[in-house]
Amino acid sequence: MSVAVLGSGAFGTALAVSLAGKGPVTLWARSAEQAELMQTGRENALRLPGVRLPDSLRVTADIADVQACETVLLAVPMQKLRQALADHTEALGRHVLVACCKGIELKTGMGPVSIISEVLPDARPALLTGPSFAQDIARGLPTALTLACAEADLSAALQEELTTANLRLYRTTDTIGAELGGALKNVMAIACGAVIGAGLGESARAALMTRGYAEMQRMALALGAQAETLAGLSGFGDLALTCTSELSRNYRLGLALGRGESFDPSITVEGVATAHAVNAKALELGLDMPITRCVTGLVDHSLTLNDAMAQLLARPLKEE
Ligand SMILES: NC(=O)C1=CN([C@@H]2O[C@H](COP(=O)(O)OP(=O)(O)OC[C@H]3O[C@@H](n4cnc5c(N)ncnc54)[C@H](O)[C@@H]3O)[C@@H](O)[C@H]2O)C=CC1
Ligand SMILES: O=C(CO)COP(=O)(O)O
Repeated sequence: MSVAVLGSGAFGTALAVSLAGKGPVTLWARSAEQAELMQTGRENALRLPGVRLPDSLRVTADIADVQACETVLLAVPMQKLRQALADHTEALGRHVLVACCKGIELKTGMGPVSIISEVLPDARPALLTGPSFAQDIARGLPTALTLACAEADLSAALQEELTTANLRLYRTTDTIGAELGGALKNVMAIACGAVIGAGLGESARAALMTRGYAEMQRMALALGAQAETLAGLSGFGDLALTCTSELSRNYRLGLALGRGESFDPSITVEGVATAHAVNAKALELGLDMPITRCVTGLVDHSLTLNDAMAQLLARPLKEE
């Protein structure tokens, strides 16, 4: 099968670099100027500087080059996915579409797989998610991810197609669990960054990660996910990575909030919109999601970190 990656940010470029080790890959950029710069300069200087683009990777701004491939990886920010699909209904309408974004759409509460199905009902959706920084994948460091697809045969075929020398994929048919693990861990990473940024200590972070995981499970199970999926790479695995590394933009936003510093609004931080979307969904379903609620208040500056901590510590005592 032939592969294209739509979206030439850090993650799309890294995935394209990794896949180019197996054969020809097309990387599509929105801007013709950017595509030309990358194609001739053999580097994505804007989003992934210092990584040489292999010769088998072709950068283009012509959507016909994407249409010519059978499998398309969608590496755009979550809140931009619907528009990216709507812009290219003709080119993508019957393809195997693998969403690589992590989050929940703010205005609908939907995840990437459901959005693909809604916008392009004849496409075959899948999701690639799990613990991995673009820089690590691009450097060929060992990485393991989850490939989720409701069609079991397609899931197995994609697992073969998208596994590379250093990027090992595990498969599941539980797309809901995989979507929610990847979305919710970003909210918890903001919380963890905030407590570390404010100097509240590693014990506080461990408590937040653990209770945050309980919150992730609560919502995921209520929405029909399988508990094992949350315990896998796309849930626990990505929570562990994102809540502990300054390579994570969500964690870094949290650090800035905890330190009272500003943060560049042009940086993709999926957990902000997702916190609001999840908070709204929790209210709708009557689910107790106290950490998510606090993160929502922190990111829109309606709650201070001191008040958030006071709220969490004053909750009624209960069984674990
Ligand atoms: N950077 C990383 O280490 C990882 C990122 N991800 C996920 O990948 C997704 C993308 O993140 P990054 O690549 O890091 O973000 P980024 O900010 O580096 O790049 C986003 C790219 O999307 C493009 N874009 C935005 N709207 C578009 C549209 N309508 N049509 C086509 N292209 C559009 C932008 O031009 C930009 O090139 C996010 O959901 C993120 O959670 C997942 C794992 C690792
Ligand atoms: O999803 C990621 C790691 O798995 C990347 O995290 P950030 O989006 O927080 O940078």
